[in-house]
Amino acid sequence: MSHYLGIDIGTSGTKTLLIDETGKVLAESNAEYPIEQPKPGWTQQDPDDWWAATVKTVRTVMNKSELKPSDVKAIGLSGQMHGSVFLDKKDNVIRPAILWNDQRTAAQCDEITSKAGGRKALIKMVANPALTGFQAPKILWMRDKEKRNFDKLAKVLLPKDDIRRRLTGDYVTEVSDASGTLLLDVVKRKWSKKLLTKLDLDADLLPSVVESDEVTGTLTAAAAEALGLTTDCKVVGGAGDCAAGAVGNGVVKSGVLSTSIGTSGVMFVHSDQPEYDATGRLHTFCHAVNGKWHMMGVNLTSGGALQWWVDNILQGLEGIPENKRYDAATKEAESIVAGSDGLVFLPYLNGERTPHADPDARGSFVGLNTTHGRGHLTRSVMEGITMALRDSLEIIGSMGVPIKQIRASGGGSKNPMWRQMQADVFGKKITTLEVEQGPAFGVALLAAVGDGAYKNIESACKATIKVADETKPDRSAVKAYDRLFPIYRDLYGNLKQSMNQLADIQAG
Ligand SMILES: Nc1ncnc2c1ncn2[C@@H]1O[C@H](COP(=O)(O)OP(=O)(O)O)[C@@H](O)[C@H]1O
Ligand SMILES: O=C(CO)[C@@H](O)[C@H](O)COP(=O)(O)O
Repeated sequence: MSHYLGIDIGTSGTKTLLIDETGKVLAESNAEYPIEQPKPGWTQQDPDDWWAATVKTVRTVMNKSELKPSDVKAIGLSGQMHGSVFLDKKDNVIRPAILWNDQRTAAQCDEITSKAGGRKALIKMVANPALTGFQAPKILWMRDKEKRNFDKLAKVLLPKDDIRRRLTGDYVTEVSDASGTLLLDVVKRKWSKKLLTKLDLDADLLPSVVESDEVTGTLTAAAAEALGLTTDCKVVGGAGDCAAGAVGNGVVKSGVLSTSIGTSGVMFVHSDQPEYDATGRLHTFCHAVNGKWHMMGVNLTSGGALQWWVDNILQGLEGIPENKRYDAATKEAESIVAGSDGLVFLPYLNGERTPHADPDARGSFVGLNTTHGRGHLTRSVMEGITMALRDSLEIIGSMGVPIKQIRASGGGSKNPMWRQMQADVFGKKITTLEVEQGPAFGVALLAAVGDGAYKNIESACKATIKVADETKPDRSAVKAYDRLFPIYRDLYGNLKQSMNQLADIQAG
C-alpha cells in the first residue's frame, strides 16, 4: 500500500502526519520552536528551525511506523501563510523570516494602495486590500529599511515553500498560499504582472505557481538522506495552512464552513467562484481545490490570547504539568455562566485583521467589577476569542452564503467546553472530525491525489473524512451571547482612538 506524509510548518511548531492511502493515520509527531519579538508588533522566526523540525518529525514518524523508506510515495507541504523567507542568489537566508502576524509594514501598505490606484483598483487586481501581514509590503519594507539586505535579495519564498526548496531544490509555490502574498491575480490564478510593474518589483523574485495537487519535484539525494526517504518520493504543491486545514476538514464544497482556533483564528468558507466582501474585510483566496476559491476571516490573536493569559498572566498554574495547563485553566471557567457575568474581553493583543484591519488595535477587559474572579477572566478570554470568530461568520452570512455545517478544528477545539461555547456563540451546530491534525492531514491527502491514489481532492475527502462528534447549541447560552455580542461589537469603535494612542506609547 502507498503511504503519504503531510508536513505543516505551524507558528508554534511543525506537525508531521503519516497516512496510508485509505487516510488512516499511522503516526504523528510535533516539534516546537520559538518566535522572536524584537519590538512590539514584530514577529520573526529562523527558517533553519523549521527545517530542523521537519527532519526531526519525519524521522520520528518513520521510526514509529516501521515502514520502509520506499513505502512513502509523496509528501504534501502546509504552513503558516504570508511569512517571508528572503534568500540571496546562493540560497543563503539573508535575515530572519518575517511572519504573518508582524505589523511593521503599515506605511508600505499605504504605498501599495496608492500605487495600485486606490483600494478598489487594488482589490480588482489581486482580490484583496493591502494588509500588514501580507508578503508584498514586507518586500517593500526591506527595500525601505534594510537597503543592504534588499540589494542581495534574489528570491522571496513562503515558509512551506522554503522547505520545498530544501527538499527538491525547486522554487515553487501553489495558488492558495500565493494568494496571501498580495501579488497573485487570484481570479486568473497567476502572478499579477500589472501590480508587480506598478510596484517596480522584479517577477524573478517570485517562485513559479502551480495548483495544490500538482507534483512539483522529487527529493534530492541530500534531502532523501536527511529524512530517511528515497529520491523517488514526490512533493506536491500542498497549501497554505488555512486551505490545507479546510481540506483536512472536508470543506471542499459549498455550504460547509470550518472554524479554527490555533494561534490565529480562522472562519473559512468554500466558493465555486471568486466572491468578495465589497469592503475587503474577508480575504478572497484560491482554494487548494483545483479551480475553486474560498473566503475567510482571520483573527490575529485567537488561541494565542489564551496562551498569553495562561502563560504570561496565570503563569502556567502552579504544580500543573505544561501539557495540562489549558485544561486546568479552562476548568476554572466551567462554573461561570455564559457571558461571564457582564465581562467582555477584546482579543486584539497584536492588532487585528478581520473585521477591523488595524495594526494598532489592542486588547482589553471591559466591565470588570469586584465580584469577578480568575475563572471569569479566563472564560471571558475564551468568549472574546469566539465572538471575534462570530464577527467573520456574520459577514459571511450577510453575503447570502449558505451555512449548513460548521466544522471546528485547531488546538482550541480539542476542548469540549470551547466546542460548546462555539456552538452557543455562533448559534449553530458544531461538528468535529476523527482526525484532528487539519492542515497536515489535508496536505497528506493532496499528496495522495498528486500520486494518483484519488481522482481529485473531493473524492479523497469523501473517502477518508469521518465526523466524530456533534455539539448542539444550548438555548439559554445562545440567548446570553446574542445579548452580549452587540456590546462586544460596539466596543472596538468606542475604544479605537484610545487603543491607537496606547499602541503609540508602546511603540516608544
Ligand atoms: N486543551 C486545550 N484547551 C483549550 N485550548 C487549547 C487546548 N490545547 C490547545 N489550545 C489552544 O490552541 C492553541 C494552539 O493551537 P494549534 O492549532 O496547535 O496552533 P498553531 O497551528 O497556531 O501552532 C493554543 O494557543 C491554545 O489557545
Ligand atoms: O495569517 C494567517 C492566515 O491568513 C494565519 O492563519 C497563519 O497562516 C498562521 O496560523 P496558525 O495556524 O499558525 O495559527
